Amino acid sequence: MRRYDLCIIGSGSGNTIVDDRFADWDVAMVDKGIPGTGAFGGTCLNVGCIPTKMFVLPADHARAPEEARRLNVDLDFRQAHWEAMRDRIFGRIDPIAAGGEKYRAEADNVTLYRSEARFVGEKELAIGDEVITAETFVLAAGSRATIPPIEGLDDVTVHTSDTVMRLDRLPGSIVIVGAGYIAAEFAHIFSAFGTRVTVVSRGERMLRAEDDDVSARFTELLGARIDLRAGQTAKRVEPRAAGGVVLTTSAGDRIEADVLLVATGRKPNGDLLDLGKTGITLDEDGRVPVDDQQRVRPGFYALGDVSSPDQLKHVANHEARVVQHNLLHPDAPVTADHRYVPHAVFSDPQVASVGLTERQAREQGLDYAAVVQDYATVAYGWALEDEGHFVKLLADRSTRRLLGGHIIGPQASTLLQVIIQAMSFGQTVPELARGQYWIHPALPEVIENALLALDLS
Ligand SMILES: Cc1cc2nc3c(=O)[nH]c(=O)nc-3n(C[C@H](O)[C@H](O)[C@H](O)COP(=O)(O)OP(=O)(O)OC[C@H]3O[C@@H](n4cnc5c(N)ncnc54)[C@H](O)[C@@H]3O)c2cc1C
Ligand SMILES: NC(=O)c1ccc[n+]([C@@H]2O[C@H](COP(=O)([O-])OP(=O)(O)OC[C@H]3O[C@@H](n4cnc5c(N)ncnc54)[C@H](O)[C@@H]3O)[C@@H](O)[C@H]2O)c1
Repeated sequence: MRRYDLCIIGSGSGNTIVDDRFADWDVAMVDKGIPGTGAFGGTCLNVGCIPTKMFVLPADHARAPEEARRLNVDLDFRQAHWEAMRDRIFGRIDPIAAGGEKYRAEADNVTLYRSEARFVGEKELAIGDEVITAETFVLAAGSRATIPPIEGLDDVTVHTSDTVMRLDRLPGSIVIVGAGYIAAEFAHIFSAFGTRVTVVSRGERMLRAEDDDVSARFTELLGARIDLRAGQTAKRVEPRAAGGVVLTTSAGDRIEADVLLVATGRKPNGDLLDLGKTGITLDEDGRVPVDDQQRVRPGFYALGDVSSPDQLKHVANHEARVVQHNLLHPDAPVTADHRYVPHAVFSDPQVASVGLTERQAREQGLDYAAVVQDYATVAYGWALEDEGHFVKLLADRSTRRLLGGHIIGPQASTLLQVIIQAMSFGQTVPELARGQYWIHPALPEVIENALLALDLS
């Protein structure tokens, strides 16, 4: 049995660990590839963050005429050239994935395995016909799209985010099941390009995990551009005679569409690794449990979607850096910092958030101040002729520090960084508001005004 110093399962964030400092480590890297394409490099690069945002940007442009009209400029949206866009995006991404694979395959100290792996003993990993062992394993096996048991699914073509970006042509209509991140982003992309979009949301609001004010406003604004069937679930699907699907909801609505996209969450892949053989038990949510140093048990680390409640690339990257350090410096380990994990939803409107929602602050019994500051109250908001977008801040009255920040509107993901930074470095609200200049008349003034409006007395 071949013995390695280190075996990494998963070439997404796991692939960032091995650098020059591991030159004298004998490393096995295992990745079965992305479903469908077999691509190397994990979710974010191939079917996640990166291609989705490369579709979101042209979708934002496609909506420009609507924005410009309010500013007395006439623009026309003529067409989104889907095939050209798709080929441009994957024409850029696919070679990066292939290049990453070649780099690893050619490295002297790395052996690359391109099949599914599962444990057959405490430190024995079966990869195809071979069984290997390693001093240390890093579990970075990510997550996969879940598909709920909807009647008739076997009779129709079901797309997930893994496949929908490679459609042959822009569909005339799409029905999306789910109302979270992926539904929000693809509803924007397809509706901006002219596809008729129906979203079937089991809750009354989309993005229900957001602060209630944000989720309500998001539902109102995106809901005006799409056909939102709220408070319903997908009950049955059947093939439509002309191609595509007919979806029947729990309320009895029949929705016809060319394409069915299921976006109902992602499940960590730990259950496919036979971890019981290693003595590791998954937690009740199916995640590999880790301590604050990303250790699972002696000889095992885990990172990213396979173990983290936050299925986000910046979290997986951070955890990979922690694992990398702790592999190299076992006598001086560092811990992961999960205090203020931000996220953004790249839809239209864009949403970005960090820290507690107001509901969480209330439930925790905190003495907090909250403020909602409209973009329309600052000069840049006037230039935008903005309606409906806002910054919401929550601060603790006793510490005078921010508890949470929630932004819905243009540049939300960029604006939020000021809040993330203040929370991470423990700045108080007065320090953040008056300890620096705010460029006039730029959009961050909406954050400055929100900070000044917080009643901390
Ligand atoms: C559509 C979409 C959009 C997203 N957009 C964003 C975004 O904008 N911002 C953001 O922060 N996050 C985003 N995410 C989430 C982000 O992509 C993930 O959190 C991140 O990629 C997880 O990285 P990872 O290294 O944990 O897993 P992955 O990158 O998924 O890597 C895991 C790898 O392990 C391999 N593997 C799994 N099991 C086995 C096995 N048994 N044997 C061999 N190989 C195996 C898989 O093939 C895969 O390549 C998005 C996700 C999706 C689906
Ligand atoms: N911008 C980003 O950072 C970004 C973008 C896309 C995806 N992601 C990551 O990928 C993960 C998966 O995205 P997602 O949108 O699939 O998940 P999600 O958890 O954001 O949303 C899932 C949606 O499906 C619904 N749902 C779940 N089970 C259902 C069922 N049985 N029937 C009907 N509806 C059901 C939920 O109510 C929710 O609306 C996200 O949680 C996120 O971590 C991140």
